[in-house]
This record gives sequence, structure tokens and C-alpha cells, in this order.
Amino acid sequence: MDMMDNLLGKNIVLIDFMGVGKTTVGNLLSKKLGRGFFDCDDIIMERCAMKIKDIFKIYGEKYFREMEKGVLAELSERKGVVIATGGGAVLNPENIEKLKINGLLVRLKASPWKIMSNISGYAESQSCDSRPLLDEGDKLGNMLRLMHEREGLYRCCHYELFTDPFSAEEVSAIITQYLSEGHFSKKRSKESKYHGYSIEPNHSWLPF
Ligand SMILES: Nc1ncnc2c1ncn2[C@@H]1O[C@H](COP(=O)(O)OP(=O)(O)OP(=O)(O)O)[C@@H](O)[C@H]1O
Ligand SMILES: O=C(O)C1=C[C@@H](O)[C@@H](O)[C@H](O)C1
Ligand SMILES: [Mg+2]
Repeated sequence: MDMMDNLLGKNIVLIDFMGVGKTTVGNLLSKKLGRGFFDCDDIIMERCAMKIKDIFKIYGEKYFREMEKGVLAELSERKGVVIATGGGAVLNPENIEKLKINGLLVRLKASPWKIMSNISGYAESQSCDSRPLLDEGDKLGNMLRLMHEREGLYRCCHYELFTDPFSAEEVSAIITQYLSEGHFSKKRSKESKYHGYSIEPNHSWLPF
């Protein structure tokens, strides 16, 4: 695998399923690192002046995916920023190819029960407007089916971190620590059974 030597100009790109925490962690991480933060879903909503669920309802998923492809292509051109992708970014291999040109792709992996817990009560929050694919019928069933369909695609990332035991703040601290200690560039993480490397946090420095 092609690993980066100098990460300063590299984008940190957060990938994986809806509700794993890409937006929340991305925000925290960008502040810790003093980098700009861009959230693909937010940019799409801003440009369409519509909620994602309405874009899906009125224009359809295909239209949304074209918007997503355009926004991700633009974000791929940036340097040294943090990017939160939407959960479906991996569906188009072109998106991933472009994001990889100048990006370190970090998978925030979570179990279905962690995701359910993350998004529980989201009907009352604004985020229920951004996950229409979970909302038709049985939410847990939809989630398990989509996770299963996409599992192989999410393995495209350079690194993955299993986030179940951690808060969003801790996840962002782990990634910051990994960057500052040069683990990403020095390939010191344990090679995972997939294509990339698994991030294995050292609990001693975690802010408990
Ligand atoms: N590690 C975590 N532990 C507990 N809660 C978390 C964690 N990460 C995120 N959350 C919470 O889970 C919810 C969903 O997070 P967020 O919106 O960041 O997910 P996302 O991956 O961006 O989802 P989407 O792909 O739909 O945009 C938020 O309420 C957030 O505060
Ligand atoms: O996983 C998906 O396909 C999606 C995830 C969200 O982030 C949004 O991009 C949209 O709801 C589609
Ligand atoms: Mg998000």
C-alpha cells in the first residue's frame, strides 16, 4: 500500500456508515489540529438549500449521488483539511480514487448497536433530516442490510479505528495522537487483515 511520508498537506478523510461520528469527530479533530473542516453532506444541503431527506424525496438518490460526487471531487483538491464524507461516499469508486490522491482515509468503524445508540433519539434532532435511507420502514433492518452491502467498500481506507469503546472526543484525541507521533507515516500500526492498518490506541494517555 502507498503510505504518505509527509502528512502536513494531506487531508484527513473520515469514512464509514451513517451515525459512526464522522461529522462530530471531524469537527473536533479540525479544532485540535487547527485545520479547516468540510462536511460533504452540509455542503450539499447548503448548495441545494434543502435538507438531504428532501433532496432524496424530490430529486431522487441518483441526483444526490451526482451532487456528492461533485462536492467530493472539489474537496479532494484541498490541502491539509479534515473532510467528513457522507456514509455513501464509497458507493462510487471514483470518489475514493480522488480522495486518496491527497488524503489519508480513516475508517471510523462501529458496531450496529453503537450506531443505534449514537443515533437514538435522532428523530428529535436535526440529523433525522440527513439519513433518509434509514427511515423507510425498519431502521435497524435497513442499517444491517446497508452495512452488510457496504462492508467490503469501507475497507478501502488506509486506516481503521474501532470506535465502540470511545466517545467522539476520545476518537479525535486518538487520531490526533497518532498523527503527532508519526504513526501514520511510519507505518507503525498493526497491519489489519484488510488492505490497511488498524489503529490500536494506547489507553494510558486517554483523557478519562
Ligand atoms: N464515539 C461516539 N460515541 C458516542 N456518540 C457519538 C460518537 N461519535 C458520534 N456520536 C454521536 O452520534 C451522533 C451521530 O454522529 P454524526 O452525525 O457525527 O455521524 P456521521 O457519521 O456524520 O453520520 P452521517 O453519515 O449520517 O453524516 C451524534 O449525535 C454524535 O454526537
Ligand atoms: O449512507 C448513505 O448512503 C448516506 C449517508 C448520509 O451521510 C447522507 O449522505 C445520505 O443520507 C446518504
Ligand atoms: Mg455526517
